[in-house]
Amino acid sequence: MLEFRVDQVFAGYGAEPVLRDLSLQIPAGRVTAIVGANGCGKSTLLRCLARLHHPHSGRIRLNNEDLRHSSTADFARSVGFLPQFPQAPVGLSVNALLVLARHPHRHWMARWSEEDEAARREALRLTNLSDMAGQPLERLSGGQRQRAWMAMMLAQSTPVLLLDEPGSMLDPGHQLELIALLRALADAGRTIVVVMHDLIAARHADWLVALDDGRLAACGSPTEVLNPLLLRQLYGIDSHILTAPDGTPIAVPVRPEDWPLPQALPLPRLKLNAPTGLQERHLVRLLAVLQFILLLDYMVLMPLGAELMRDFDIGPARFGLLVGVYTLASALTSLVGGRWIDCGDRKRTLLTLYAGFVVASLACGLAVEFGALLAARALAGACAGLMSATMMAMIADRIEPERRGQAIGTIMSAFGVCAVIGVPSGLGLAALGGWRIPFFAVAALSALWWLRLYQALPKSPPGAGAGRGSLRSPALAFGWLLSFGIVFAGFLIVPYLGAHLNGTLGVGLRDLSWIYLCAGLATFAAARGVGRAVDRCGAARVLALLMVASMVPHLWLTWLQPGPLWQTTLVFVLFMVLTSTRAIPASVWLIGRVPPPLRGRYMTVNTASTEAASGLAAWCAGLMTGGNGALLHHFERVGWLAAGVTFLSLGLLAALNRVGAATGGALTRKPADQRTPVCEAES
Ligand SMILES: Nc1ncnc2c1ncn2[C@@H]1O[C@H](COP(=O)(O)OP(=O)(O)OP(=O)(O)O)[C@@H](O)[C@H]1O
Repeated sequence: MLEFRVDQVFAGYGAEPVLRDLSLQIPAGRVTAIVGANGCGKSTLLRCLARLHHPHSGRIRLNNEDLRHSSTADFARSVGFLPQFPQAPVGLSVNALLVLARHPHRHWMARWSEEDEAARREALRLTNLSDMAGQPLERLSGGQRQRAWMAMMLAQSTPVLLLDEPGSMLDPGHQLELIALLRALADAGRTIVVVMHDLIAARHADWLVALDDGRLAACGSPTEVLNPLLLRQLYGIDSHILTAPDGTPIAVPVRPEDWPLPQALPLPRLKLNAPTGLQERHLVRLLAVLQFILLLDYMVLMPLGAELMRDFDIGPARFGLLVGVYTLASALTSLVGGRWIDCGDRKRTLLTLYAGFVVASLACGLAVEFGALLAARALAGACAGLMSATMMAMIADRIEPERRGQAIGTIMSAFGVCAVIGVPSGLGLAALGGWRIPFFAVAALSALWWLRLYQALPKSPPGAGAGRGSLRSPALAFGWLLSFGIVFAGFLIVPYLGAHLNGTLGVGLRDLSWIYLCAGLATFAAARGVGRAVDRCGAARVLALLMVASMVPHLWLTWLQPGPLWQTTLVFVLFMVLTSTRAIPASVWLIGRVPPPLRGRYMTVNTASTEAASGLAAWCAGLMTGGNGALLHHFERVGWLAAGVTFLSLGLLAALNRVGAATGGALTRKPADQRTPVCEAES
C-alpha cells in the first residue's frame, strides 16, 4: 500500500505561490477527500501528487521515495490521475480509452493479454458501462462520460488513484455507486485521493484534507474536520452539522444573513418599435378601427333600448331577442364557417364579410317593422362574428406571444373609444333625428373603412390559414367553456344597461351620453394597461384578478336604486372597465394554448361560443327581468347569476391551468401523433 507525504511544499504558476508551506500526509489504503473553496489549490495539489506539476520548493514522497527521483514507468504503473476536465480525440470509443489505459502495463510489441482483457471487463462492469463500450465518448452524456473516464482509471490497475471531481456530473444513484466503488477499492488496498465540493459526499471519506488559500486548514476524519467554524473559514458560509443514520456528519450549508442579495438587472422589455413592430402597429391600428365600427354597431343599439321598446311597442324580452339574434347568428355562422375562414387569404375573407356587414347596417336603419330589424341584426351579427374570428387569427398569425397582450389590449380599447365618441355621438344623432340615424352613420363609416382596408390591409402570410389537425381535445373544449362563462356573465347585464339606467334609475338620454363617455374613457385607458399587464404578469393571473374584481360591480349595479348621478356613474364605470377588459387576458390566454395550425378554426369556434353566450345571456336576462315597456323587474337576480357564473368560471380557469401544466409535462413524453393540441400553458 502506498502513502503520500507532503513536506513544506510551495507550488504555483507564477511568482505568487498557490500552495504555501503545505505539509500533510495522505494515508495508504484509505479514501482521502480534499475540500476547500474554488481556487484554493486543490487541483494544483493533485497535479503535484501526480508529478504533472513540480513544486517550487519542499518535497513530496510516495512511500518514502521522492517523486522527483522515481522512474516514469514505475510511477505510471503506480499512480493514476483523472483531471477535472479530461479530453479525448473525437471518435475515441470507451473501449479504445480502456486499451490506452492499459498502456503502462504492456510492452509495445505485446499482444492484448488475458490480464488486459480482464482489467477492461472489470472496469466496464464496475462503472456500469458494458452496454456502451463501443460508443464514441462524444455521444455519451456528461455523467456517462465521467463514468467512462473512471473506467479508464480502473483499467490502469494502479494502487493509487488521484481523482479530480470525478462525481460532479453524476446523478444521486451513480454518485452513491461511485462512493461505494471508491470504498471497495480502498478496502482492496488502493490509496484514493479525490477532490470534491460535495460536503455531503465528503463524509464517506476516511480522511479529509481542508485547504484554505493554499494552506492546510485542517485534516483528520470527517467527524473531526466538518464543523461550522471550519466551514465558515473555508467558504464564508454558515452551516448546520447533522448526523446521518450511519453516524457520519452531514454539513448543510446555510446562506449567512449578512450576505447581500444579488441584484439582477431586469431584461430590456420588447417593444412594438422593433423592425417588425411597424407592420404590427399598422395592422393593430387597422383592426382596432374595424373593431370600433363593429362595436359601435353593436353597442349603439343598447342605449337606444328604451326608445326602440317604445317605438316598436315591445317588452324587454323582445328587445333581448333583438340583441340576442345578432349574437346567435354570429355564433351559428362561426360554427359553420370555421373551415372556410382558414381556406383562403384572410384579407379577402375579411373584406367579403365586411361588405355584408355594411349592407346589414344600412338595412337596420331602413327597417320599418320589428321583423325586418330582427333580420338585419341577424345579418350584421353573422358577418361580425366571422370577422372577429378572422381578426383574432390575423393577430395570432402576425404578432408574437409576448406582444399579443398589448396588441389585443389596443384592439379592445376600441370599446372605450366607441363608448367615448361613438355611442354618445350616435345617441346625439338619435336625439336629433331618431334611432335610425346612428345605423346610417355606421353604414357610411363602414363603407369608408372598407375602402381603407382594401387598400392597406396586408395579405395573410403564406400558409397562415392552412391548418390541419383536430380540435377534439378536452383541454381546448374547456377553453371554449371558459370563454362562454366569462361572456355569459357579462352579457346577462350589458344589454340592459341602457334600459336599467334610463328606465329604472331614471337617467335621461343626455346624461346617459355622459355616463357612457366616462366609462369609455376609463375603459380605453384600462384596456391598454391591462394589455401591458398581461404581457408582463401572464394572462391567467390578470384574468383571475379581473374576474374576482368584476363580481363587485355585477352585484352593485344590478342592486342600484335611483340616486345621485355621480354614484350611478361610478358604479357604471367600474362595471364597464372590469367586465370589458376581461376579454383581453382571456383572448391572449386562449390563443396561447392553441397550436398555430389550429388557431383560425379554434378562434372561430371560440367566437361562436362567446356569441352564443352573449345571445343566451341576453335572452335569459330578458326572461328573468320580465316586466312591460322599458321597466326592468328583478334585475338584482341577474346580478347574482352573473356573479355566480363568474365564480364558476374562475374555478374552471384554475382547473385548466393545473391541467395545462400537467399536460405540458406530458407533451414531451407522448409520441407526436398522440399529443394533445395544447402547445403552451401559463402558470
Ligand atoms: N495553468 C494555470 N496557470 C496559471 N494559473 C493557474 C493555472 N491553473 C490554476 N491556476 C491558478 O491557481 C489557483 C488554484 O487553482 P486550482 O485549480 O488548484 O484551484 P482549485 O481549488 O482546484 O479550484 P476549483 O475548486 O475551482 O477547481 C487559481 O487561482 C488559478 O487561477
